[in-house]
Amino acid sequence: FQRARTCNTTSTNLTRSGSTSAARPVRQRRVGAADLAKLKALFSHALYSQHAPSSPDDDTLLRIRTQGTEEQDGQQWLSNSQEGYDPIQWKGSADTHPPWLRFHLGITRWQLYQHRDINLPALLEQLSNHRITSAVQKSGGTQLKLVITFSNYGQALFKPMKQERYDETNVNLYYFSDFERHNAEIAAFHLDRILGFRRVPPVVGRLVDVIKEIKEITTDHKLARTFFHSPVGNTCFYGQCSYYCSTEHAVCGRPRALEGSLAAMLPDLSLAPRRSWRNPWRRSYSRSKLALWEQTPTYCNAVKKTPPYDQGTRLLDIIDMTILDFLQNNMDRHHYETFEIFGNNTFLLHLDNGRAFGRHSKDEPSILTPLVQCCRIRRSTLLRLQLLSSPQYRLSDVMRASLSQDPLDAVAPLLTESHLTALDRRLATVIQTVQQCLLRHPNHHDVIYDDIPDFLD
Ligand SMILES: Nc1ncnc2c1ncn2[C@@H]1O[C@H](COP(=O)(O)OP(=O)(O)OP(=O)(O)O)[C@@H](O)[C@H]1O
Ligand SMILES: [Mn+2]
Repeated sequence: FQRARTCNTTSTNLTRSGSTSAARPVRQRRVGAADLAKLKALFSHALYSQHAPSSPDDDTLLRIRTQGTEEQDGQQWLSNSQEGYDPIQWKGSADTHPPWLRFHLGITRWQLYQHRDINLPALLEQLSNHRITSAVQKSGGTQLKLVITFSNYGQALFKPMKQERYDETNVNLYYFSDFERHNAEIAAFHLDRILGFRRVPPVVGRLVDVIKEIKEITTDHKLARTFFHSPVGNTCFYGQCSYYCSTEHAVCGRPRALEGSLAAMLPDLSLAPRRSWRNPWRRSYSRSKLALWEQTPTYCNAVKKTPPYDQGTRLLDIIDMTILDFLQNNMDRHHYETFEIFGNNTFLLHLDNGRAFGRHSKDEPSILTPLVQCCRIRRSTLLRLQLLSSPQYRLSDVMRASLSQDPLDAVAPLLTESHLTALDRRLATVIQTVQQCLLRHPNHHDVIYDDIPDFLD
């Protein structure tokens, strides 16, 4: 254990913001070669390359139109160089495409990106370093966030840092009043990938220059009007939104460098419409009311009879999402989204993880309710959880290793050791819950859905 954390090797040109000088209440362990080796071994495990039979064409979200001549094809992707944007010359072949476009074209019925996707490092690199040409507020939603556009026409959803990494959510605050955390968005992407889901859009942390990369280039006048200098000379802004958009809740650079998360933008809704679904285990979002599921132990029986949960793998996907949320202590999963084109047989997007990782000292058993009530889980998920609970691949160690690859982790660890320890503790609870299910159900097939019958453990 070591008090001061040395910089990891990252390819980014970060300037230190000074935000690290705040006292750290917990000792941080530096990522070691052993952790990185564990992560490498984990991703080499056969359980990560088990996938559905190779995707036929109708299983990709988007396709480049192939009718027309080669020439027309090329013209489709040409643009006159607009101010601030790179001139483009994209053709049908993928190697002429920027990383964000390859990401969009790679989305399939069951996942956002492939295991060992060769485009992923390039996409993350773009999000961390590419020149920003525009930043405007994202309308809708409750808290301040920006849509950032890069000079190659890629886009990202930016969530600014609102509180120190080491702050725990105030115990008197309801989950629906909690601030969103940029580091939670980043950690959720890593956790989701480590769990083998690949349903969180890729996210990186980045230090954004609030003057050069937001104020001076924004075309959003409402946003621009909210910039001001704080008493100590930091540049701050608060934007317009339904909560926390006021001088008291401004986000501030130090003096102009602001930490935030950048999530790769999904394809535009006009190309790939999405459907939003109400989570059957949604909380009441009221201080006094309990939801029906909290008072009805047999609630899952009713859900199982209700479309779309009565068919296919939708319920199993809810359970996967439940496990992700219990591990990261996210109580704010009121809705989830799917891509409309895939109908009911498709994965659930794990968007909006900003209220995860608010507390490390406490677990929230009610988040696991769908698993407890339904006693159902994919075999591939369970086997990966068991893998992650063994010392050889310990979840906290592989998370530490994975997070160390993010540029912001060099500024300060994205998750504290307490949060990493909480992950191991919660993982043990998930596995115990499944074991209790198995005790209650003499036929294991009632609990474990074998999605990988050819895999022998
Ligand atoms: N990576 C993404 N690409 C495109 N759209 C996204 C992405 N992430 C989130 N969104 C969309 O933006 C909307 C708002 O995002 P998010 O839920 O993270 O913010 P929020 O302020 O917490 O919103 P709410 O208060 O409604 O939960 C989401 O409903 C989702 O449809
Ligand atoms: Mn939200």
